[in-house]
Amino acid sequence: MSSATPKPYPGCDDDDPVTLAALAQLAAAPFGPVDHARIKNAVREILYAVGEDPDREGLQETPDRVARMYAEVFAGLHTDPAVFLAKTFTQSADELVLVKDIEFASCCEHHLLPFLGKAHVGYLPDGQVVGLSKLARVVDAVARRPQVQERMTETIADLVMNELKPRGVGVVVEATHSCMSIRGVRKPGALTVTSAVRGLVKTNASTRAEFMSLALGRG
Ligand SMILES: Nc1nc2c(ncn2[C@@H]2O[C@H](COP(=O)(O)OP(=O)(O)OP(=O)(O)O)[C@@H](O)[C@H]2O)c(=O)[nH]1
Ligand SMILES: [Zn+2]
Repeated sequence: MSSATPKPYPGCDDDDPVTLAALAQLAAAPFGPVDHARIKNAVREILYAVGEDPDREGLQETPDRVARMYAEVFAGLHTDPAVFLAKTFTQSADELVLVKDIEFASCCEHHLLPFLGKAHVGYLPDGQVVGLSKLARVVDAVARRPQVQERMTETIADLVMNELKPRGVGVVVEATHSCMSIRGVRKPGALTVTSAVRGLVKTNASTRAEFMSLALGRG
C-alpha cells in the first residue's frame, strides 16, 4: 500500500498496488524465488565453456547482471495473473471488447532466446467488464516465462475465460522469434501468428470472423 513497497525485481517501474501485490508472490512461488547465486555460478560455467575468461574486466559483473535479468524476464513464473482480473465493473454493453497491439517480450523455452511481438485480446462481456489495462497486465505477466508461443496464447485465453467469465474470448499473438532470426534457419522476417478462441468466439462463425478481422485488421 505504501510507496515504500519493495520492488519485486530490478527495473520494475510499476506503482500499481495490485501489480506489486501479485509480483510480491515471489516468496510463495512453487519452485522458490529466483536463486541469484545459482544463476551466477551457472553463467560463470557457460562463459568458461564457450572459451571466455569470466574474470576478465568486461565480464566480471556479467553473471550478476544475467541473474538480475532472469529475475526480471522470468518474473511471471512467480506471479498469478488472475489477480489482475479480480476487479470488474458492471456494464450492460455486450459487444466485443478488444485491446490490440499489446507489446510483449517473452522467452522461447527451447533456446532461451527472446520472442517479441504483439498480443490482441478480445472478449464478449456477460454483464461484467474489466479495466482495459488489466488485459495488458495479464499479457505482460504471462509473457515473462520460458514458453512456446502457442501455450502463451492459450494461457491468456483461459485466464480471461475462467476469471472474467465472459461469453467468449479471442486471443491472437504475433511474434518474431530470435531463435529463428539469429541462428538456425535464420529467417529474420518470419512472423508467427497464433490464436486461441473460447466460448462464442469459438462456436459462432460470425463472432469469430468479426474478432479475427478486428484483431488482424491493419486499416
Ligand atoms: N511450436 C513452436 N516452436 C518454437 C517456438 N519457439 C521456437 N520454436 C521451435 O522449436 C524448435 C526446436 O527444434 P529442435 O529441432 O528441437 O531444435 P534445433 O535443432 O535448435 O532447431 P532449429 O531451430 O531448426 O535449428 C525449432 O523449430 C524452433 O523454431 C514456439 O513458440 N512454438
Ligand atoms: Zn527457440
